[in-house]
Amino acid sequence: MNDAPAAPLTVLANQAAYAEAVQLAVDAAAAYYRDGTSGLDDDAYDRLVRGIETYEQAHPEQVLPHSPTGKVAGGAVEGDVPHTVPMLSLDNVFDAAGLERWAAGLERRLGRSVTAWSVEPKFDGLAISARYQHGRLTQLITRGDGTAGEDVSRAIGTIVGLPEKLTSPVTIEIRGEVMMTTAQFEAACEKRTAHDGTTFANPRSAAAGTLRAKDRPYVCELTFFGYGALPLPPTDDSELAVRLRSLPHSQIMDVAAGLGVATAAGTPVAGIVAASVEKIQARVEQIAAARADLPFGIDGVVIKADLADDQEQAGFSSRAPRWAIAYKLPPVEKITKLVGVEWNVGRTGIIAPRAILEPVEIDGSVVTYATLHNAADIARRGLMLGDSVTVYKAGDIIPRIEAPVVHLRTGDEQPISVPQACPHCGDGIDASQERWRCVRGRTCRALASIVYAAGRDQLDIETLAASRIQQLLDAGFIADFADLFFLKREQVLSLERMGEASTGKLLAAIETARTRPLSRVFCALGVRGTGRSMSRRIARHFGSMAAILAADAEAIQAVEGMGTEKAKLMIEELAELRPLIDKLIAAGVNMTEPGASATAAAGTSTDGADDTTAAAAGLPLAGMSVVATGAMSGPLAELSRNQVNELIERAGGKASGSVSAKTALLVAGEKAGSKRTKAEDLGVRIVTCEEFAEMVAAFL
Ligand SMILES: NC(=O)c1ccc[n+]([C@@H]2O[C@H](COP(=O)([O-])OP(=O)(O)OC[C@H]3O[C@@H](n4cnc5c(N)ncnc54)[C@H](O)[C@@H]3O)[C@@H](O)[C@H]2O)c1
Ligand SMILES: [Zn+2]
Repeated sequence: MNDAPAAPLTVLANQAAYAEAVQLAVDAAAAYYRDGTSGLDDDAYDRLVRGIETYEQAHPEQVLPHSPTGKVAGGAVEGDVPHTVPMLSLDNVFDAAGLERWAAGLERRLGRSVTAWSVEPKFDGLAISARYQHGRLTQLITRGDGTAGEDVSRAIGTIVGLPEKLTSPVTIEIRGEVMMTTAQFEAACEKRTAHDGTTFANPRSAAAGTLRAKDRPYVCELTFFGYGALPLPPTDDSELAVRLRSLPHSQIMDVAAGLGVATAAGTPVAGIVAASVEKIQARVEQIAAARADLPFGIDGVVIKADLADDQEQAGFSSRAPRWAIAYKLPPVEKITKLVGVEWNVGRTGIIAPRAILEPVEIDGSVVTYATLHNAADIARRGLMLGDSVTVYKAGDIIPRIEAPVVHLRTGDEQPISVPQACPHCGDGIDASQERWRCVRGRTCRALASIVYAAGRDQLDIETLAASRIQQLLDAGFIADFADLFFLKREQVLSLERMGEASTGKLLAAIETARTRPLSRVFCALGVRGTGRSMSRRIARHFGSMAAILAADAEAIQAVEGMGTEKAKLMIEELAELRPLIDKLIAAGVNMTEPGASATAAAGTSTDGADDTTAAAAGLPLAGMSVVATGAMSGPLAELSRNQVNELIERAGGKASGSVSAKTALLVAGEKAGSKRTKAEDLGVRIVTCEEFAEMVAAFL
């Protein structure tokens, strides 16, 4: 992400196009700061403004006085409460090179090197100034045009993190960002939908609308994070005021936190002080990586010269301080159209809607689908077909629709129809729970689930094609994959196109499947949220099916990568799968994992972190994180990727899909691409398939 250029600008061909662009930007910014109802997403707005800037540089004589460039809030807002000290915006950089140029420019201006940079998240909300008199919160003011803002003191008492009373009776001005957490946003949307059937487009505009709303019959909670504190009035010469003028920024934030104000400290993206541009860059990458999992929005990282002397000497431009910069992260939210909703039946009979979107690029990939959890979710969000919707995607997370952009509706939107019958088999729908299910449950998708269970990475029953499974289902010989183990020779022989030889082959393949390790048997069950690698981890951790079934949620969470939600889901699923599991046990299917630790197998271990490591000691790959990439060749040619990963784990290693500093070994097959390059860059040991096969020969 760091070397990605900023999004292309909007190219303006002539003076008329320029004038039109200025008007569009001014209107968008006015709506954005008024109540968050701009028709442009931030990326589109920023490209427009960059286009305006470029045009103005080439044609300085044509610059319109109301142009948004160089102004706080694009010149779109005004206020009537003067600020003690202007509340400015921030200049931007978009990549490592931009950051380096900016830092070097600042150091040139100061005539010395900057030895302390504070690096903190750029909260994606709106700026506010909070005035405290003798420890009491007395006034809240928006940023406005930077010199004066609007009084929004009516919101006092509704903002988490901005206490009405400080821990000490001081007079001080706190500056920071008001926003909504994901949970607050969901709650706000529900309240608004119940009230007038509409919703907020995203957390930022919900926060803007809420902060400025007058006479709303419902109250929505907000969240505050502070990023500055100053003497009040600025001419104050109390001891605190003197400290606020002379302390480094990072220590001022400690003072604010000590007074009971929320700051980035205590979040996974806490502010740090970095001594060099390389260290800043490293922190930017950490913050970017943490972004998708944060319960609140950030749209960048703010870097500030930490020391008061550096700040004072650098000063301000009309729009922004010269001692700070916003390192923008790629936008993770875009506006696009909801063109359809499809209903899919999962392997377990769950009927889930999925949104079909007009393709849009977000965070480096083209998004065409987004999750919609269930019918209630659609109703709660008030979605309609043809709606413009805000779509959120960051990193690897599945894209989700945040809300329809209600003010962009044209009147042509249509209600979303919900199925009356199971779209897979036509039978009824059990809608008694939020997640709908086909009344036939797992049997609705019997064919699909048996095909999955017999697949190469699960029971690997050779010669059992989907058409054969369908024949067995139609004949009533099987209803689930456990029934395969009870098949009689005569039954198989009675099928069309089934001779002696092929019957013998199929029955032999089923016999072999009876002895597969627990990891594969468990995977074959198709527990929701539990794929191949998680199944391997579970099997290695517990050692036996009995231990898995005896485990409670806490014990299951001891498995690496198993969160609270997943553990809860797994217990529910296992309860539901119990008859199938019992049938497999009765069929004599293997229920243990070779080589798994005995303590965990007995179900007595609560400390899951170490047992696999302990069990692995003495094995050739003990403690090593191993990545296999490219097409496997030589002695490994026959193995699927899953089988290679199983091999790695049998030999004591940890199979991983991506190369990082933690990777100990890369197995490079033919046409190994970017992972190999990355491993080379990181100095990771690289071996060929042949060399690897030799290392783990005893386990092949
Ligand atoms: N969609 C639209 O129509 C539209 C219109 C206008 C503006 N915008 C968006 O608004 C942004 C520009 O607005 P802006 O001028 O408010 O600038 P900005 O949001 O890019 O940066 C300045 C602001 O960052 C905030 N901030 C967050 N964390 C901070 C921290 N740790 N330290 C200091 N400040 C911090 C402060 O409120 C400060 O005022 C752009 O991203 C633009 O896309 C969108
Ligand atoms: Zn069905």
